[in-house]
This record gives sequence, C-alpha cells and structure tokens, in this order.
Amino acid sequence: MSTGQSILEVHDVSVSFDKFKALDHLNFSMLEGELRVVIGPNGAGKTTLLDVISGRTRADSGQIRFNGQDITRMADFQIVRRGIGRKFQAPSVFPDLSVSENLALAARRKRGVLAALFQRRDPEETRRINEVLELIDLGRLRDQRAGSLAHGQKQWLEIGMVLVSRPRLMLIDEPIAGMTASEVARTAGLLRQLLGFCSVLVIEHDMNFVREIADRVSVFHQGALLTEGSFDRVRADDRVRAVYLGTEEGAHA
Ligand SMILES: Nc1ncnc2c1ncn2[C@@H]1O[C@H](COP(=O)(O)OP(=O)(O)OP(=O)(O)O)[C@@H](O)[C@H]1O
Repeated sequence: MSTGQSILEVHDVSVSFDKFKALDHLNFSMLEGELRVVIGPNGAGKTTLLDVISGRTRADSGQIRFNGQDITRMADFQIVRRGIGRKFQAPSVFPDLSVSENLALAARRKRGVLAALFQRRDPEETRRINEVLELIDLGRLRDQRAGSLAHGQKQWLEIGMVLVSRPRLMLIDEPIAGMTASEVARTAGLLRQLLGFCSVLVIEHDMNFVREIADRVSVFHQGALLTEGSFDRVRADDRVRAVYLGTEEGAHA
C-alpha cells in the first residue's frame, strides 16, 4: 500500500548512445509502497531507465533522487547500499550452491566479499532467510542445488536474493519471460507480496500480466513518458494504441 511519500524522482534525465537519445528529458516518479509497471514498444528506453537508476549507465543531464537523496552520480554499489536492488533478466544464481546458501551469500554481499565468505550466520540473518524462503515458496527446497531448480524457481530465488539485502525499491526486468502459465500466476502473487517489504518497479511486455499486478502503468515512447495511470485508463488512450500499432506487443494490448 502506498504511503503517499515520494521514493523515486527522475527529473529531466537524458541518456545518449552516440547521437541516439535513449532517454530524452525523461520525467518519472514513484511513491513508496507502489508497484509500478513501465511498458512501451521496443527501444522506448525502459531498460535504460533501470540502468540509469541503478548506476549502470550515467545520465548525460538531469537528476535522479531516491528517498530524498541525489543519486545521479553515484556508483552502482553505492546505489545498492542506499537501498535500490535489481533483479536482472539473465540468471545469476550460483548453481552449485544450495538455495539457502545462495540467499545467505546475497544477504552478506553488501558487507563485502570477505564477510560473505567467512562470517557466521547471525540469528537475524537466519530469520530473514527463512522468511524469504517461505515467500518465494522454496522452503522445502532449501538444501537443493540451485542449478537443479526449474526456470521459474530460479527466477523466484533471484528475487529472494535481492530481497534478503533489504532494498527499499526493487527493479525487475521482464520477470515472467520463459515461464509456464502456473509459474506466471505464482509470480504475480509474489510481486504483490513484495510490497510488504519494498516498492517495486517492473518492466513488462505481457499485457495480461501487467493488468494483474500494476497499481499504475507508465507508458514510455522514444525515451520519454507518454502517459500514465491505471491499466484501463492507459489501455483506452488513443496515443498508447498509436505507438503500439503494428508492433508485436500491439497485438496483445
Ligand atoms: N549500450 C547501448 N549502446 C548503444 N545503444 C543502446 C545501448 N543501450 C540501449 N541502446 C539503445 O537505446 C534504445 C533504448 O533501449 P532500451 O533497451 O532502453 O529500450 P527498451 O524500451 O528496454 O526496449 P525493449 O523492450 O526492446 O527491451 C534502443 O534503441 C537501444 O538500441
């Protein structure tokens, strides 16, 4: 549930690759406790938004404020420490470690590699890992090798690995790519449950899924915000239909 407090403000941000503007004077903001979904046709700048928030890509101009702090020029690890976690599309679990070992490693990553490898698990960390294991529905598989999990389970483990580091905002790029129908349904429930812990910003193409999970939807086009609002409002907007027209996603919108 949103607290009404702003958590993220992207103000007039531009990012260029050579002469191409991936973000073009973008303005975008989110409230704490919100699950926002960003949609838009291919090349609209959605992934670049996540890259620039998480410090992977530098803004050419403009400002990004998180939780009231200017993070525009911070390095990616500093941004993680400030409380922005990111789940990438590509898998990054350690396949030979167990599910719970992956979570333990992720919980300690913030404290540095040596701490991650040598520190004992404290009771608070154990409690948090158990809580996350229940949430991602992998409690009974806690001792199983992560490499042997099904695709959907690996994706949930990765979400869990971000969650144990206690972010205030989680960025998630296309969470249901390659999932079965039942995995998709479970992921929708999981993303909504994340709101008990952090705000969530998701990029997604699948409109049925967007309808199911989003509090608000932001539509990007050519590196800028075209419009935003409830799923139904955005879907009924002629400008949104126009930018999707003729694209593969338009067929599903
Ligand atoms: N590192 C890069 N170097 C050069 N061009 C890039 C780079 N990253 C992104 N771009 C370009 O910037 C534009 C916006 O890309 P971005 O990945 O943000 O779009 P998107 O909305 O996420 O698209 P998609 O839905 O296809 O993932 C694209 O035209 C892309 O080719």
